[in-house]
Amino acid sequence: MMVLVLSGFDPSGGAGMLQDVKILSALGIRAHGVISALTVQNEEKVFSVSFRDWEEMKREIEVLTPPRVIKVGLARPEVVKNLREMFPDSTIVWNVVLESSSGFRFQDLGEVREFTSYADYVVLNNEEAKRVGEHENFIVTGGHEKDDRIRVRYRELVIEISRVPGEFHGTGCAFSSAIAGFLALNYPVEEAIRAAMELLRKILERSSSVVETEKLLRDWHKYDVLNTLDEILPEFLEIGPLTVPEVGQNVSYALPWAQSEYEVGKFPGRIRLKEGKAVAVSCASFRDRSHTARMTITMMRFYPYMRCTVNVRYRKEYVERARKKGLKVYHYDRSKEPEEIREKEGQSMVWMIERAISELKSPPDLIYNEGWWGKEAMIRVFGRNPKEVLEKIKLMLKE
Ligand SMILES: Cc1ncc(COP(=O)(O)OP(=O)(O)O)c(N)n1
Ligand SMILES: Cc1ncsc1CCOP(=O)(O)O
Repeated sequence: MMVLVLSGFDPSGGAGMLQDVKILSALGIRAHGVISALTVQNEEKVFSVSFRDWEEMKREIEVLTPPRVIKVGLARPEVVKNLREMFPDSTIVWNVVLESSSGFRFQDLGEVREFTSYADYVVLNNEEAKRVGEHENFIVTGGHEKDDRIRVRYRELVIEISRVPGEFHGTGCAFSSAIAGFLALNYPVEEAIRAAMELLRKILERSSSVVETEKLLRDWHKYDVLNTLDEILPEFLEIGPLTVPEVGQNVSYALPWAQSEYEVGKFPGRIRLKEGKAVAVSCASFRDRSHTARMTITMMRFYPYMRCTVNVRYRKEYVERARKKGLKVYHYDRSKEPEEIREKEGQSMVWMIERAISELKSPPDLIYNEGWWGKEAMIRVFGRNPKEVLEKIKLMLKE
């Protein structure tokens, strides 16, 4: 699936090509991109624009796969006519940008008016539509400034959704690219508009002053973490009778940017032994506090790629095999723990990991201790991901 994008380059990434590519990527669509203008701008203000010559752009377009759908952003209006002549059967979505949201005049009204009929759909706001003069291929966006509704109309279709409060640089670019994307997914135009509005709402709910589409893509990692945990759980259950300690076991796997235990996937209720079999009380989730999640967060403060921690019951032979097989083992001697650390709930493990790292000068594969008053002896295994940790545990189990 591909959409050819001709749009300006906004170095701030809020509008133009960088935004177009993010939106299409969020729909799993590849963008072929030809820059049609260079701008000097930031999130707040546009300082200058210089449009590229058509002949230069044409040479770049000619060597690309002919597109079914084309999205045009900030470009000389005759570019739309030139594209129509090159690709008479392609669907062209043109996001007219007369002025930037910061008031910079991008395009000449008369020129825009002369070329709107060459596009299948022209996306512009209420104000621009009035100035250019309504046309049946217009998709007109606009809000009821007095209330909290956003209204989009196309011919007889009028769709209203609740407005996400705030002003966001790049909304028009993002919305028109989303329409182009859904058209490329064979949505009829009315459905493409509806779906684009819904997608924009989800993005704006995560955004501050710029359309932060990249935050939407972060959500994929949440799915990936939980899916990875749920998929590998049966392998941990299989070896559970040899590894699950009295207190229960957890497999904690953090999001790449995690700084809180709630950004770490784990099994609330833990993995426990029941009649000799290991069972998980729940499927993976980010909810609940977790010792292993806090250990993971601590480890990531020093080694951000070490995103997984699993606790295993202590057996002397496990530690000996780990050492023999070249794993980096650290012995945590609880008797050396300062009183003030021991008294604070949850601080021991942080202190333990910090000690291990300061002595080993590299990430430990496992840290063990033989137990303390009311504390079960335990092995904690660390790694990049659950698969890697599972392999380290299997090394400890095997003669
Ligand atoms: C390169 C480029 N293209 C388009 C714009 C317009 O962005 P903005 O001013 O935020 O308007 P909407 O995209 O929100 O309609 C730009 N500034 N730069
Ligand atoms: C209690 C405890 N202490 C160190 S690991 C462990 C078991 C797993 O704990 P959690 O489920 O809180 O990560």
